[in-house]
Amino acid sequence: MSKLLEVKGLTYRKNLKTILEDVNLDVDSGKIIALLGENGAGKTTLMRVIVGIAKHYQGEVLLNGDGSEVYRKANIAMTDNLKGLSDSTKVGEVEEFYQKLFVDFDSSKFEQLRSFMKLNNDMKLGQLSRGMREKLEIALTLSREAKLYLLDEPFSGIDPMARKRIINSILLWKSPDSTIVISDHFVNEITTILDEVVIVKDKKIASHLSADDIRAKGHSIEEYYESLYADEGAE
Ligand SMILES: Nc1ncnc2c1ncn2[C@@H]1O[C@H](COP(=O)(O)OP(=O)(O)OP(=O)(O)O)[C@@H](O)[C@H]1O
Repeated sequence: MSKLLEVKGLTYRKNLKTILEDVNLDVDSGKIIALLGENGAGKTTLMRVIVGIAKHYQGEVLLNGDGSEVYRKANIAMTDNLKGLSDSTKVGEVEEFYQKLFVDFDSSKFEQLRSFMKLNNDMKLGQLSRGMREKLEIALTLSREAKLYLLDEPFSGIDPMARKRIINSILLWKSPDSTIVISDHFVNEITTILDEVVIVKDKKIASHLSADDIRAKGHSIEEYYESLYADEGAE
């Protein structure tokens, strides 16, 4: 096990608003980590800074000790909402686009994931339901041979049965030394696969513990997460 990602003293402002303030986070390779926090806590922003899309921050973001955005973009796969692609684009064409864009894109892995997600190549983006679109985003992201995967609320529109199937299969799709960070509001559903839990609150990392340590305190992960926010409600 080795240190994969280091975020040091990260402060990020946008339009005069401080979104993240002095965030420090160390992530090891080979983990599955939940990134939790209420709406607007800054989870998406943190992922965007880590992957190198959100720029002009203070502090350092290092992947394998390398701080360049080019290196991070090449080695981190983040779900994206396929915004730049028109509704008439077919699933097969999106795959070709990803193949050209990312040298680590593995087409045979995508074929397996696409069939697991029950999507076919002729479906057009405009015809996909929200859940089907999310399944495509997950398939595209996990088809890259990345060191770090950032899944930003990947399951919010996916029906509970399919969600369970996908969550239970995630371990099969990741290489043992890659790390997956999942931001989610369905805490209970992902707890079985989690190694660690990171909670974002008040612009900072309020807690970063192993799932086993949380359970050793006699809490479920959901109870622990809710207790961190409940403290504030009691003030
Ligand atoms: N372009 C922007 N300009 C100004 N403020 C922004 C911008 N993007 C995000 N924010 C603000 O940054 C904060 C964090 O947003 P972010 O989307 O990172 O939160 P989140 O934890 O992912 O939330 P959610 O769970 O709702 O997806 C919010 O208060 C949001 O209003």
